[in-house]
Amino acid sequence: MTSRGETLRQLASQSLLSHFADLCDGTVIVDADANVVWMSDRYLGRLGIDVPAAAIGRPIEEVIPNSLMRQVVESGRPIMVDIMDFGDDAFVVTRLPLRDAGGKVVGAVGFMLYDDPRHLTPVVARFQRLRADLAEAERKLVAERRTRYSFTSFVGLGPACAELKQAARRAARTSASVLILGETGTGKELLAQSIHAASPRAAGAFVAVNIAAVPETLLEAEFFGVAPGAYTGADRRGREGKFKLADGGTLFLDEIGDMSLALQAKLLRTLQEREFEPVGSNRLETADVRVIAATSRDLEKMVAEGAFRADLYYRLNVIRLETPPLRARTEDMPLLAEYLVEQICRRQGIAVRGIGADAIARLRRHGWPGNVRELSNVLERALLMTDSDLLEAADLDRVMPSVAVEPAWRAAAEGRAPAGLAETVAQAERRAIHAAIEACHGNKAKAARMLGISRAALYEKIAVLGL
Ligand SMILES: Nc1ncnc2c1ncn2[C@@H]1O[C@H](COP(=O)(O)OP(=O)(O)OP(=O)(O)O)[C@@H](O)[C@H]1O
Repeated sequence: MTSRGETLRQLASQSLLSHFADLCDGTVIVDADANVVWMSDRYLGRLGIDVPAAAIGRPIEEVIPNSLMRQVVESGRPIMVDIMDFGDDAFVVTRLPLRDAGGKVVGAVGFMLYDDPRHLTPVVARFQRLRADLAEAERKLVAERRTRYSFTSFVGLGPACAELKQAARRAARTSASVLILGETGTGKELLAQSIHAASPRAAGAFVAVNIAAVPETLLEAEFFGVAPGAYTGADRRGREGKFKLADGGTLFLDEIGDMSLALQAKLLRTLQEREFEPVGSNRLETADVRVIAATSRDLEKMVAEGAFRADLYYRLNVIRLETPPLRARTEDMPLLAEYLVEQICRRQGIAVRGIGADAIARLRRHGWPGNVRELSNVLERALLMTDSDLLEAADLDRVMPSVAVEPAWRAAAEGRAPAGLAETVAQAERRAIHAAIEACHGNKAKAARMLGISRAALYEKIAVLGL
């Protein structure tokens, strides 16, 4: 640059501050510690400060609570345009770092461009619309996280259910950890929601994590959240984990038996210390969370085999509840079937039907490996296939899985050879696998467990049987 050019550049930078300060509704300068060193009279007046000395030397946040000047000083990066709330007002501001000749950040200057964001009407309108949308989405999320269930939604009057509900009510009065054991579809999550809804934490969130449904590599982030900048791309801003979301409420850990030993150690530490570290952060965060864990696995056996940490098991097993399988409480069948039929009809928008005595008897005879979920699926399919006012046994027969084998006389009557043993077994396997997958809503890990085979064996059978 020529010497004349350099002179002009210096002149420009010297006069820029005063020009800008004249144009703006206020100017503030802070030092490298984000303490106020100077503030224009207009800014002081806008903030309602009569004595300038009252602001000088104080941390910027004590003078302007929502200021981000400290962030600018610490990061060395400007914030070109921002809307800053101040009481009932909102200011349009810009913040720039100040560097010495060596490029070191020595402070920052902030300009209040306008003391009324109406000057930015088009931008602000859009911003406010987005903010309103966000507030609405957050409100819906909180409403959704509140449970919709109470103990009355857990249907059952027989002794097994009555005892369970009484124990669950007692559990609701405390903040102790609860472990719910029971087969798939027996209402473990429903019970957990009811406990939350009857507990002193009912106003807080009920946050559920299905450990079997989240890939192992993502679980830590799902639990503890991600610090801003830990990842590139969509997650750059960071994300809150379920522990933080459940702060003041209840965290439901479904399928706890599917958690890896490494994550079990982290979970135990969090439960003991009530502190956790988001992924990519070295700052500890706290959350006040009540944990309810559930599993359909034999946790005690897993502890004995070294697949589940004993210390975590004892920590979770403070109050233990067991949801009985449906086949062990057939006395509840009439009440439960009627309740589910009514619920399904309302959801499907069809007139509420009755259920006949022969249909109830048919339901009582079935083994229900998928428990109440399977019962609900069977009733829903039967209801959708009939128009009559009363659900009969024949309506159920049409949709209930049975492992009936084709009688040899039928094949003979049709001039075919009866199916061989291999085909007969394959047919039975096909039906059983189909029923299990359906009862588990397509969750193959769960279906494999219900069938008593490994997940790998289930995939192999699906391929071999052409399902
Ligand atoms: N006692 C009950 N009364 C009314 N509905 C029930 C009852 N038990 C279960 N259900 C219903 O059955 C379905 C499955 O229940 P839920 O998800 O709570 O079972 P779960 O034991 O947590 O299953 P999984 O182990 O597969 O996660 C839900 O629709 C639930 O509302």
